[in-house]
Amino acid sequence: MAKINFGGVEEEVVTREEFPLEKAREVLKNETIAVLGYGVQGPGQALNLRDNGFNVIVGQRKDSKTWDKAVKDGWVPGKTLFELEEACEKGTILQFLLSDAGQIALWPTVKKHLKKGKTLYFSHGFGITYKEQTGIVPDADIDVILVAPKGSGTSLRRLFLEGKGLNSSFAVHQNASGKARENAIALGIGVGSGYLFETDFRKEVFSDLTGERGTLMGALAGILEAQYTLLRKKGHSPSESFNETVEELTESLIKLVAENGMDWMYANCSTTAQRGALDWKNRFRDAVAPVFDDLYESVATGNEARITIEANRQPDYRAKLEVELAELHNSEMWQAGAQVRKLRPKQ
Ligand SMILES: NC(=O)C1=CN([C@@H]2O[C@H](COP(=O)(O)OP(=O)(O)OC[C@H]3O[C@@H](n4cnc5c(N)ncnc54)[C@H](O)[C@@H]3O)[C@@H](O)[C@H]2O)C=CC1
Ligand SMILES: CC(=O)[C@](C)(O)C(=O)O
Ligand SMILES: [Mg+2]
Ligand SMILES: [Mg+2]
Repeated sequence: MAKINFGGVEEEVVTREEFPLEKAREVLKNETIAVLGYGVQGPGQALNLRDNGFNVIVGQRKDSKTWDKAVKDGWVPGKTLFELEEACEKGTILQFLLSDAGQIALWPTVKKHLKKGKTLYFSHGFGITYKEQTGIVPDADIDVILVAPKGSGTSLRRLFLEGKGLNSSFAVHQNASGKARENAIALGIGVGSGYLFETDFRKEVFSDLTGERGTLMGALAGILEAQYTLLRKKGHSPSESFNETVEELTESLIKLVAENGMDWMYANCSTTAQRGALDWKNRFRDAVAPVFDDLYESVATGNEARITIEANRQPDYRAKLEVELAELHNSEMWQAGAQVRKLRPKQ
């Protein structure tokens, strides 16, 4: 662990320096890691683990698109790719990477194969924290750990291939073997994390659900939509409205934030922009603060979990989701975006 000062607050975190890949491989050398589910996190984590030299198998429903995707990615049926139950039986560490709702359905099968000494691994605190709703309660004689990459499995894989990594949190819920913490860190390094910070299952899911419903996805889409709609209403063209709302953000300004922080992005904009942004920032912050309060409350009471589980239970859930996503896709704003992207200069 390295003690690092984060803006005046000291935290113990794990970096690849004090926990190198060779050490992670040594810690897990006798384990068979079974990645259950091949949606978004499944491929990212399974492929990174495999390329990092761990003993990995994948469990997935046969006759599904994702089974075919796994075969395309080089997993061999009967050797490294199995039906879910067979993978549960063969694995010593079961990485539960089905959708959170899917985990509820598969839990009885997973539980049956979680014999003493095995490890149950999550990338989300959902199943354990909302156990009244999910029914996921592991026996006391197994280890229960978590590694949650802070980003999409797609990015986890892409960054790995570029030699970079996404940061992840890790947590231990049950430590029957006495090795749970070391195993969690080793798996965190193995899946290609940047640095690892410690949390618990409850904090992980509360922050994750807040983040994705808030700034990362929900609030982001909402604020962009509000500005685009306003500009259009005031007579600005789609090109002007989209460039001033999204394209400038994603192609220019947010990259400067990622590189060196908000003040650096501000410093690279005009003094006119800086003056106005500094004044308006606080108004926006104060306007949305009550919405964030509601959001956190809805997460903490389990209301968000209930909504998600109920929605996912509907037989036509996928189809309905696709209709909603298509609505977004086909809206003037995102159609304008598709055109703008096409017009980006190519090398
Ligand atoms: N999407 C992401 O990049 C991230 C996801 N997570 C967490 O990782 C876990 C996995 O999430 P995703 O990869 O997004 O999942 P996903 O929604 O892509 O689903 C993963 C797999 O679950 C399978 N599945 C769903 N219901 C099933 C059922 N009833 N029986 C059998 N298989 C079923 C699907 O076929 C798919 O292969 C979740 O706990 C999620 O919260 C954490 C960080 C980021
Ligand atoms: C990518 C991620 O970490 C999210 C947004 O929390 C999720 O996909 O659940
Ligand atoms: Mg997340
Ligand atoms: Mg999430």
